[in-house]
Amino acid sequence: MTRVKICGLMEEQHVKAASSADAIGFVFAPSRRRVSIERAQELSRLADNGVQRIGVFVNASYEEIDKAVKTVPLTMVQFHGDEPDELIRRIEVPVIQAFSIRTSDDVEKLNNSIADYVLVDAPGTDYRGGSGHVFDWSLLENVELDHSRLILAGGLNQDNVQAAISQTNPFMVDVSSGVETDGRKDEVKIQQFILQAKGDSMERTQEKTIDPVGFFGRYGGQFVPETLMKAVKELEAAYEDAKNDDEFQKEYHHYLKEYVGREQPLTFAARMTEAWGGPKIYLKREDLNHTGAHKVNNAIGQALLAQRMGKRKIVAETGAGQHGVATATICALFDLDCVVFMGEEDIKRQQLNVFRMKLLGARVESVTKGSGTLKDAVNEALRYWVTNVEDTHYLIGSALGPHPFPTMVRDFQSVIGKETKQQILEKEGRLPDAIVACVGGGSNAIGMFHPFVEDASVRLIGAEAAGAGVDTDRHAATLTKGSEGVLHGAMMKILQDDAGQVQEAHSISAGLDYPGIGPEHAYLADNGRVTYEAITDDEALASVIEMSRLEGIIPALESAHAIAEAKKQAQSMTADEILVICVSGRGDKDMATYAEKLEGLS
Ligand SMILES: O=C(O)c1ccccc1NCC(=O)[C@H](O)[C@H](O)COP(=O)(O)O
Repeated sequence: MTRVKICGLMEEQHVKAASSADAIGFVFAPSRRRVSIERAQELSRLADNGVQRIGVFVNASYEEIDKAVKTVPLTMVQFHGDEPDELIRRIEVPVIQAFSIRTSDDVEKLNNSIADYVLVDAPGTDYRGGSGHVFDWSLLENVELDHSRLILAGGLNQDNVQAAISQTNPFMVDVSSGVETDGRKDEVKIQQFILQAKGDSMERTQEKTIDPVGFFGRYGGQFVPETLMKAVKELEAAYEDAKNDDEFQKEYHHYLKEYVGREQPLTFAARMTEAWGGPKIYLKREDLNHTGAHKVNNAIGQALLAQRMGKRKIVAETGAGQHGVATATICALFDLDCVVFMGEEDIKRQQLNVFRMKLLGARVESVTKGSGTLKDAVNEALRYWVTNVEDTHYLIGSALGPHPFPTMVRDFQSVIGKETKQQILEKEGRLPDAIVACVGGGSNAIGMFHPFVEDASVRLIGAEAAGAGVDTDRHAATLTKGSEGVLHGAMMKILQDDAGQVQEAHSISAGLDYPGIGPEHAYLADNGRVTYEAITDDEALASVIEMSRLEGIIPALESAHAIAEAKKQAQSMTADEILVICVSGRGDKDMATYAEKLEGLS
């Protein structure tokens, strides 16, 4: 069925009237329909997730376009000016290039467009589009262009749209003037137009290449350049297939048991329980996994999937080095080529893990760009993937990135929460009252929380990194201080400045030092199912000492954030309550930091 775009929206009631359109357009170019980025953002919030948000530009700068893409956010952009191919290539979302059609020579030009879609329109009058004039559709009769890339515009209205569709068979029709009365959008005309275009159906058209997928509320999606779209789609299909395949699941669980050493205990922390004087404390011991953290649960799953897709080369990013070590380990086990990108700053902080990766046969690439931390490592890993996409799988380490990564990583990490649920029922005969896990990108936390999300009696608390304090500029408290934006292929909450530039994050813990948060966490924060609190570097360090001395378990710096938050939660809980802490990893990798920061410890 032909899709419908309603363009030039400026008012709330018109966005709502267009609710069954496939796409809505905001004009950022000189026009009587021009809106600001902020206004488009407000209006966009009223539309369903399935509706494409398209920004219309005429010769705007990359910075302006990028800001609109990230802020509104836009799922596509439409160019009506003389935008060069280099600009089209730089845009992270699909691009529509508009052409004015007067003669058959103009139609010829469509074939040279490198844009994802071409829009054919009558020449503009006052502005570069939206003139309300019809061009001669018969000029399109012999168009060579694949019609799945063709968008028809120019003087369409409820009376001529069916004829236009029959004659030109476009992928989408686009209207602006034809759904206006006296220069203002008209709700009745919008709805009549959609009905006519879709043959009396008010259904939105479901089609994979254009409908955003993998959204958690407003967050997630696939904001990737066209060069990666094929790989992302291939991965989506492969994961869909694998997750329902008993053989795949059997193999995955075989390695979790025989190689990682699962299941991991849910240890009753008797001395911490006594010292804190509140609820019974249980520790989920991801620190006991082979390689020292939860990361390996996901690395095994994705490495098996990569092999299923026939890919024998793996690229990964790492912050604290735990994901890099887990990936290098699994690549050694399965004889896969492995390259790991790691920020230069993190390389300094995590020397031991760097050596471990090398010993395991991985190539560690130092990333000197930006702050030399996790964000920059993800950037470089993504770049590497773009150029090696045919034979390489990007084994992302957290519940981040374009769909299906956040869902897939969550599923592979859900073993944490599933075991915990079973274990607490066996030990206590009931569910816990609260669960605390640390969040950077958020994979251990989402793996722990996911099986409990429907259990309303269980409070779920994420501990993010407050670094030097959330009121300083040195923190990684994305949910406390961040705002909506696109990073690393997904819409999420990120730390950014007023111009939409991603800010540097800071945490003493390399694994939490990330300016974004997985999309599912952003969603769970918005709907209030999970509460997120920020823990400072100093609070985390104090928890390292406390847990080491009370339980004989030296936690990773990341996990120490969860412990510090759990202690705060415990203050208002009673002895008949149960609190579970996810100890996501062990502290061996952090020994150099502990030795430096806790010098003089007595
Ligand atoms: O709508 C505008 O004012 C505008 C200004 C500058 C560039 C493009 C513009 N609009 C694009 C569109 O609304 C549509 O893509 C198309 O041109 C709609 O045309 P029409 O239905 O003839 O108004």
